[in-house]
Amino acid sequence: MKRLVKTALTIAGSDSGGGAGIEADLKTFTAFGVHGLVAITSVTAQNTQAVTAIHDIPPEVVAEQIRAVAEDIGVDAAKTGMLSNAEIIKAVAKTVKNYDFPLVVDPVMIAKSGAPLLREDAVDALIKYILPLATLVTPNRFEAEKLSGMKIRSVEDAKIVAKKIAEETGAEAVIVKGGHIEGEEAVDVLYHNGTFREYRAPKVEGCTHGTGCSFSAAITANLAKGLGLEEAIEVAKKFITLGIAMGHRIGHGHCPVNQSAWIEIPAEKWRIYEELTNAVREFESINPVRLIPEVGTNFVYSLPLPYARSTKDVAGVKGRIVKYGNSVKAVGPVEFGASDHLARAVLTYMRFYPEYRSAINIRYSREIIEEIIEIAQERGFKVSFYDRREEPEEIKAKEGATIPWGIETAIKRIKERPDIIYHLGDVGKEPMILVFGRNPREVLEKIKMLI
Ligand SMILES: Nc1ncnc2c1ncn2[C@@H]1O[C@H](COP(=O)(O)OP(=O)(O)OP(=O)(O)O)[C@@H](O)[C@H]1O
Ligand SMILES: Cc1ncc(CO)c(N)n1
Repeated sequence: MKRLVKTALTIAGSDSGGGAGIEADLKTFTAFGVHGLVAITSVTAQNTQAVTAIHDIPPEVVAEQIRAVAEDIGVDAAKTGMLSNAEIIKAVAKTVKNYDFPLVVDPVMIAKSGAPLLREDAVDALIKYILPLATLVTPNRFEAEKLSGMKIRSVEDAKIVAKKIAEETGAEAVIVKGGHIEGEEAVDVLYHNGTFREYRAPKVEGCTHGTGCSFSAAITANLAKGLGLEEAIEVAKKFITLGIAMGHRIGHGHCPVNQSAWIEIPAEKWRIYEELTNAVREFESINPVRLIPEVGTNFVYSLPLPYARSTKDVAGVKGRIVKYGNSVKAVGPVEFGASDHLARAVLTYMRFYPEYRSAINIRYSREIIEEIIEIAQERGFKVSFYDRREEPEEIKAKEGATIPWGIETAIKRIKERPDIIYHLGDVGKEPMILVFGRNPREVLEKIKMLI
């Protein structure tokens, strides 16, 4: 039967910290829906700070891993990472020559922490045996300098070096990565078919352990899926920029790239859209006319952290939910970025209680809040408030600072997690009640108690 899923093979070392090497490659393959295969060259004891032990696998065992998967499963594209020593390099070269899959070579030499991952005497073997087989070589600045014997200080230098490496080694294409080249942007320079192409992205603050591995794995996965080389690099560039920005803050050294952001964000967005859309429909159907304030109600649901960074990451109802005769109607559909005030309230709340990602605002009146306080006492809800008249002048003067200040003030006031926060309004500001929950369903349950 024809295989439906594409496969990608990584020939690389293991990073026990899960940030680079085989582990980064497998996570990247998964992010692109490609089945990952492995040939482990070396086991490293490694974390975000250092490499503390290296145990190389016998070259014949490395070769046999490649053979085993290529013969039975089939390989659509492969990459190499840490090859560690000259014997492994020769065994890998000899074995991959038997197959015709595209080969991406990440000429790994030194870890982010500074530890050597390729013996000094193996650089020549890499140039002699592996680079001629490469569809693409992906050196960073230092690796490119080592492979070419030239210094790189600018994008122009990177071009000269990329061309030189391709011409001297017989590699089909070379991309010199710009992560370590000075500048506002991370510019990677590709030399392919006699021409140059630049791939640019803003340099982002984030996590950079495993960038090279994940980038070359992303190119490999997309080659396996049948994309052309330049297209595959384009996708990989977007993937790595997001992965760095969304990196998981773990360990005490260089934190690792987050490969799952690429699929997790779109998947979560879809779940949020569906759940919130259903909850809004149910809210309309219970027809809580008396709970709709003059300015309308919004109902929001945020992406989880670390992905929730601005109001664009929070879904809400476009145009809000309003009174329409004797019924309650959502004006527009659920959209990300559709709420400003309530979205900022939830983002602030999540700084204290990250799992509480949903909220709704309802009308404030003496009767409603008294009912709420009574129900809260029966059911064990907590209610808190803030008073806009207590807002410090410097907060008032700062655009968009009132809501974060208010939510923080209300949370700190009761020293427990408030399910409900209200404020009494101010000149030109309608008083309001905000109900929070982990998800829209929980928020709705609280609303239903008021009906
Ligand atoms: N701070 C950053 N912001 C955006 N892109 C970056 C940043 N740092 C690196 N990149 C990009 O990440 C990719 C990998 O490049 P980099 O030069 O970091 O590889 P590397 O040094 O081989 O990584 P490592 O050895 O840690 O695995 C390239 O596309 C590069 O432009
Ligand atoms: C195993 C391994 N491969 C590659 C790198 C490159 O960063 C690393 N740190 N560890």
